[in-house]
Amino acid sequence: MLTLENVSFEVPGEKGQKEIIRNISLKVDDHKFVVITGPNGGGKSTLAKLIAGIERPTSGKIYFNGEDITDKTITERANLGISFAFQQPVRFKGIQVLDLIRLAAKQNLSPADACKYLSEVGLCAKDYINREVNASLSGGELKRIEIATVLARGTKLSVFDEPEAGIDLWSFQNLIQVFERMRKQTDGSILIISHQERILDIADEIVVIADGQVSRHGAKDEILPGLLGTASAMNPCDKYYQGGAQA
Ligand SMILES: Nc1ncnc2c1ncn2[C@@H]1O[C@H](COP(=O)(O)OP(=O)(O)OP(=O)(O)O)[C@@H](O)[C@H]1O
Repeated sequence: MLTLENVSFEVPGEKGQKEIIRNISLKVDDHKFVVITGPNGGGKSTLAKLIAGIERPTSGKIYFNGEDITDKTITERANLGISFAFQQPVRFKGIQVLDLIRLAAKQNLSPADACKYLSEVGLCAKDYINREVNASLSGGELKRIEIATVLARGTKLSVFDEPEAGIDLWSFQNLIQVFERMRKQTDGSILIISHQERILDIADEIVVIADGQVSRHGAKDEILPGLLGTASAMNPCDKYYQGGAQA
């Protein structure tokens, strides 16, 4: 179980400190598929980075299975079973896709076994297994390879930041199926940041983050209907047209 207790995160701003995450308390139970959503700039990616250890909270505590991980490094958290897939995946010049999957799985997988993870994310494995993880890969290909490495790691908590970003419409259905399979097979929990209704629709729980705070958290059936057509889904310019002063 992941527990955040009164977590805040500030960065230096033009007018003093700017609070990006404001006193967030949150529990993610084992075996849960939780989707974090909310308006752009609300603090979702920052929250994911705090969980993965890429950023450290200014105040508050983070616990993983009862252990205080607030001061632990990314590697220490990874060794405890937390994995993170970036919104914009990192490229590794000089490393082949096969090496990356073996590193993630922490075993010398045969190419055939490594290929299974690529096939899971809808890539024709033989075309990619020996490719270098460099700038020659498209954004969508890189994203799918990164998701394949998270599958290969088989961790207790898998955090995905907007996995749908850059994935084409045809592969999106496949991605949903990947997450549905992960949900059935994993012993751990899955935390996904997403704006996609179809990903929200397969969640057990939805957390809405706006203005650095949890504005709503509950079961999918309770939260999702109220999300569609809310202020965050409206045209941000609508406020200028209130009172009939339309341009
Ligand atoms: N290191 C930083 N320095 C200054 N501002 C930052 C920093 N990191 C994030 N921010 C700001 O904090 C806010 C939250 O950013 P974050 O990326 O967490 O939002 P988000 O909810 O993931 O947005 P999106 O849905 O657009 O991906 C934004 O206004 C962003 O510009």
